[in-house]
Amino acid sequence: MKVLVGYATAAGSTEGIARWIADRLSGRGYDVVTHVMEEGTSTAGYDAYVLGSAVHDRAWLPAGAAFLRHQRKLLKGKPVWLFSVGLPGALRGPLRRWAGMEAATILGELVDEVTPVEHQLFTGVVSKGAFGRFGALAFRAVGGCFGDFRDRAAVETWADGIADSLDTVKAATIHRPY
Ligand SMILES: Cc1cc2nc3c(=O)[nH]c(=O)nc-3n(C[C@H](O)[C@H](O)[C@H](O)COP(=O)(O)O)c2cc1C
Repeated sequence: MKVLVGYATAAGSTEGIARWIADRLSGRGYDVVTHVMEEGTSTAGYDAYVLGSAVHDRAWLPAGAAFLRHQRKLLKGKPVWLFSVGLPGALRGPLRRWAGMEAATILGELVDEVTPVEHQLFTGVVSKGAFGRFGALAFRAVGGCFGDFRDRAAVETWADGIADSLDTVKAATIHRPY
């Protein structure tokens, strides 16, 4: 089975997560292509899709959202997993919980285009430089921390769940009597 792992990134951490997912799926025997989601990226010829974007202002990056919009006919009826990469893990206490709840907001903007099997929100690299001087000060003031918060084990566990589901689809296809 052929799987497309697509990503939209501003600063690179989402690409890293996409590659971890791709490596895990490859390790489970899937034929995986990892590619940036942009105009011209073909979605034809795949059996399943794992698509993810960095989050800015509680939404996918425009390139990722546009990709889903343009490809929705092709994605219809195919198994699609979505992931978003934001900053909940860089916050503490109630703010972290509040930021974690943005998953529903992010997904709400995307479900017109696809009905994913699952949507997962990860935390990426949160860097001071990306926020600008005022934004960085405000972020620190609410207890935010800068750094690489990517949790490879959590990403791989999620990818394993995807592989488990695909294994089931594969087995059902192979054993279909006609
Ligand atoms: C301008 C800007 C806006 C952001 N807005 C959000 C947001 O609304 N929610 C969130 O969880 N993370 C937000 N982030 C954090 C990024 O999503 C996070 O740093 C992510 O790892 C970036 O992924 P990338 O390295 O692939 O670009 C924002 C970052 C920037 C620079």
